[in-house]
Amino acid sequence: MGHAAMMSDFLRQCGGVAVIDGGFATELERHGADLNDPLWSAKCLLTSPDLIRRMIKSSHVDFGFFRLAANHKTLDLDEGVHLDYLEAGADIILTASYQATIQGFKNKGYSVEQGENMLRKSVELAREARDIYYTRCHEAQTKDTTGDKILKQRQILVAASVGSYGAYLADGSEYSGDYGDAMNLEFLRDFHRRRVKVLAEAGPDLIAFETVPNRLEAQAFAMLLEEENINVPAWLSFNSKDGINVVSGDSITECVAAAESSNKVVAVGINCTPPRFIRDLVLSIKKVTSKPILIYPNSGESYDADIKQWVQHTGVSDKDFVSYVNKWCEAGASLVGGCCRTTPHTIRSIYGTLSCKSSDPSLVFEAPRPRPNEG
Ligand code: MET
Ligand SMILES: [Zn+2]
Repeated sequence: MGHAAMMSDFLRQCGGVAVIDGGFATELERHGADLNDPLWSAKCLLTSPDLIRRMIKSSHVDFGFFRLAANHKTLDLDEGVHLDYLEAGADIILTASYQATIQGFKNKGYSVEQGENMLRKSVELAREARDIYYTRCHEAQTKDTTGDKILKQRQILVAASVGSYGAYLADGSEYSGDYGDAMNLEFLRDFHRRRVKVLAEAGPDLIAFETVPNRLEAQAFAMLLEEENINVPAWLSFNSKDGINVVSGDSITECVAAAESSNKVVAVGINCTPPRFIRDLVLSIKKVTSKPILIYPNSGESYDADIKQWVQHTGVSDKDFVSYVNKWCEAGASLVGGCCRTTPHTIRSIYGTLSCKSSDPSLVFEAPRPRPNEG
């Protein structure tokens, strides 16, 4: 089956609209992780993989090299962020690799091999969370009640997150898209090349190029997919701070054109952008693409780049966020979730709003059987 057909089948099985997970790094922080580091969420690949996937209760689990790197105190949790999102109804979970780059790990003293292992680990953790989730769905069939958790057998996609060059720089340029006049396509392709290849080979269902701040980087990603013969479908997602252009000032139409140039790009859209801007952006994108449109806005809170913190109570409540969801779908969105500062509660609310959507009864999903020694 071709990439585009895979995506439309998946969306049909989801009842027309798929639920993407919510803020990942900010959710790790909400659980006590200190991410004040150039690696941001990727720091947890080193220090707390259990927080990403789930709490490890048995003491004989071996993290190999990661055990050496683990220096955190055990967090008081019985779940991890991926599982929390799956149980909130997410159909797609994004890996912890947003700010994970071989260059970034190298700056921290790790070898290229260790950096590559960390990238692979991000995909493994999400896949393991999915396996655990499928086991729980299986077990839930024999129970009368599952509480508030969504434990429904369905196809879940693991999307390998790839943040921008600006995210690696950690200097605010992922929200300005300003890489200086000397920046060029070749540099950006070379920067991302090995990382994208390693992630693709680690077995995700999708690659999520996210928070892409300008057209040049979108073109670089589209070219890389071809040049490296990447056999995993991808999405391209931009951020905006005015509802008209992407953050660099490049027009959203031109940015979407970069996505249009590749058959491997199966969806295009917007993330980490305040909810109030989304509807107009979806309408603009719709005019220039026939690919499915994805959106996962942030909470609308403002970010203080000087103190590197989100300013609390400047955004919208989950109730208000969710009141937009149907409008976004009417405008043309078919994958909806949340970005920074949204939580499993936000995703649970999105799921609730969309759950009246009908799913196609002819598409019954058989989850893979849990592997021996698991669950
Ligand atoms: C700055 S946008 C961050 C996107 C990433 N998937 C996360 O939620 O952490
Ligand atoms: Zn975000």
